[in-house]
Amino acid sequence: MTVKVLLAGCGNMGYAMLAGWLKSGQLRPSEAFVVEPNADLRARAEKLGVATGASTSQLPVGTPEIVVLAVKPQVIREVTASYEHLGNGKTTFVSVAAGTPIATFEQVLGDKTPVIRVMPNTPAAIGKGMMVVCANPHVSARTKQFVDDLLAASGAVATIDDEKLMDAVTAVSGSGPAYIFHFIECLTAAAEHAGLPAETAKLLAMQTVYGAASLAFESDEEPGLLRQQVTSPNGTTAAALAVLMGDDRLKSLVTEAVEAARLRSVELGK
Ligand SMILES: NC(=O)C1=CN([C@@H]2O[C@H](COP(=O)(O)OP(=O)(O)OC[C@H]3O[C@@H](n4cnc5c(N)ncnc54)[C@H](O)[C@@H]3O)[C@@H](O)[C@H]2O)C=CC1
Ligand SMILES: O=C(O)[C@@H]1CCC=N1
Repeated sequence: MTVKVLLAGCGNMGYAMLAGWLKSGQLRPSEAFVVEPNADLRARAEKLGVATGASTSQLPVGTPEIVVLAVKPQVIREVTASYEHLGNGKTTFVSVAAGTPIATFEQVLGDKTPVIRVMPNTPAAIGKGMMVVCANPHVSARTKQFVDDLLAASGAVATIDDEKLMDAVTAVSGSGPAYIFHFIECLTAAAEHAGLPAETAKLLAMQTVYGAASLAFESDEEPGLLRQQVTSPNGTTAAALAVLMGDDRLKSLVTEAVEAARLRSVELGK
């Protein structure tokens, strides 16, 4: 049977998306094929019921509906070239590589090739990802819908028309989970410093981030108002926020971090 989705690269991001698609039932294991040179990672994909191959010399017969490229930006050009035979045809190429512009895929595969650039993030593995999509004009409405539906199984989907903004997207939602994980690490360390046992410290930090993010989503109020609702005049939160918000300290730091990620994304695209 011709596979619908050929996934090239089943590392952190490729596996997170594949796991999300299969878990949701949006894709059946028999409809997917994984190309991954690392034997341990192939075995991990096979545990999901998906057939795998170590290289393009082991591709299944037929033309896949989409090829998802989930390899590092440093090798994406060379990996894409190994799928050149599928360029300028019915296969749509979906790249999740940071920085790499749609024009690179058009250069390597042919300028009539349907290409979709997606910036996902790892919470896709549990259906809570942020998936941002930017397509070239050769993608048919039917395939765009198929890819949007597939991505919706991994989380929220947003479309961006101006491709230049994908570097900013990468810096915010692509890399963003790492910022939040680091915040959890910092809050856990601070809790331990304040005397709490390690396990309790971690639970309090994780549940607080989870609860606050969930409330921000479910409430009609703006995050700024939700913050004010925690902050009693001259109370404990006000004391902490004076440290975080004084001189816009945290805001400046986050802005600087996001800008560093954005510039790195621009650089990776060169
Ligand atoms: N990790 C993340 O949170 C996110 C990653 N991305 C993008 O996803 C892409 C992959 O990143 P990660 O999954 O983190 O890296 P990774 O290193 O975990 O995965 C890349 C995989 O590609 C495989 N590979 C290398 N050559 C190959 C080939 N010729 N054919 C098939 N597979 C091959 C490697 O063995 C590896 O398992 C990158 O371009 C990155 O910019 C995008 C958004 C978030
Ligand atoms: O760190 C990176 O380059 C990739 C892209 C976004 C998240 N991880």
